[in-house]
Amino acid sequence: MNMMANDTPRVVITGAEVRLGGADGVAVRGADLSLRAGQVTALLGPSGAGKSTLLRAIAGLERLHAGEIVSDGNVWSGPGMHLAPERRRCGVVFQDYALFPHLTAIQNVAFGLRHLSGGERRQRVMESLEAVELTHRARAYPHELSGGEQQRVALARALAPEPAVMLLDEPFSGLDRRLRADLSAMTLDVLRRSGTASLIITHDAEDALASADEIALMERGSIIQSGTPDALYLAPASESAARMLGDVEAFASRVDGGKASTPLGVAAAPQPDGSAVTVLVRPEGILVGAGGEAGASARIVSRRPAGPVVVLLIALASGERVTARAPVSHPAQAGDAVSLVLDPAFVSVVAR
Ligand SMILES: Nc1ncnc2c1ncn2[C@@H]1O[C@H](COP(=O)(O)OP(=O)(O)OP(=O)(O)O)[C@@H](O)[C@H]1O
Repeated sequence: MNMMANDTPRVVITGAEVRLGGADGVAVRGADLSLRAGQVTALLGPSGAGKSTLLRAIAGLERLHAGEIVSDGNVWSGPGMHLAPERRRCGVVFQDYALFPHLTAIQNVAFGLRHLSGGERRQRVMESLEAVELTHRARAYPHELSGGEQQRVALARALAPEPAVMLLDEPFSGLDRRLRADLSAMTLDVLRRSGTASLIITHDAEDALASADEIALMERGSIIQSGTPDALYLAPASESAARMLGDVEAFASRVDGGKASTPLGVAAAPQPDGSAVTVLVRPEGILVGAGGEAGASARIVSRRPAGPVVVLLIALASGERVTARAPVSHPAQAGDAVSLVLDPAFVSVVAR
């Protein structure tokens, strides 16, 4: 089970299109995505973006109308080609566990291993249950297991056949917050160690930023940006990509002499002069200094502590309001006059 992670994608999705009927009928349109061995990719996007449909297409539960899905050089879906789901090296974990109620944990995990000899099968089952720390509950039936334990059995069952890709559709959303955090950390660890390429649908941007190796952002059927959490947080490709990962201030501007100006100062802009752009600023990129220092004059409206940081609502001279995030030790209080400057590391300029 311990294949090493490497940079060769195990699954490559190119120009995938899925039509389902309904409003305009296209649930996935021209989606491109690569999934790598030993890496967890979080698929994030608003409701109806096409996340579940894309997962179902990779699993072979939906047909592609255009584009292709290739795994380790084998075409799974493509023009005139649709490999049956059971012939894809693809494990799936859904929100509702979908364990067989009349089978024990061992029997559930063994279900997908009927092609192996008895000895090999037993060994693989125990290895899989061990990976999810459930050997002590191996003989229990699903109704005797907690929600979190059932989800771990579902994970072990999906991993046991050593799939090339693991697909997880909001696997933790039915669980309470603390359990979710624990199970999420364990699941990601197990997935990475298994060497499989994993794609996990989540609604939780903070969780994706903290735990995934890559994030893919989906909107209206397309992957609008993918990359490492840092790259996506710091260099979003568009305003909507930026908003999917957290708070951002957006200022409409026009490029002049390689720069775009905002009420908080200017930002370097790679676009040609005259281009209409949006300057995106993360709350950490608004540096709040004492009044009278260099920068844009402003006043603190409110100060709200949030653990290690403090959230400052600030009114600019124009009356516009922005939100800054600073370490909780920051001295600014409501009513203080302050000066604002931009930290370029948290600023990006995108086409409008
Ligand atoms: N069986 C179906 N028939 C027709 N249209 C469908 C069907 N299933 C989904 N759709 C539509 O396809 C689009 C994508 O749906 P999908 O479930 O893939 O989105 P999602 O991003 O997973 O959303 P959510 O986060 O709410 O689960 C939506 O517009 C949805 O209404």
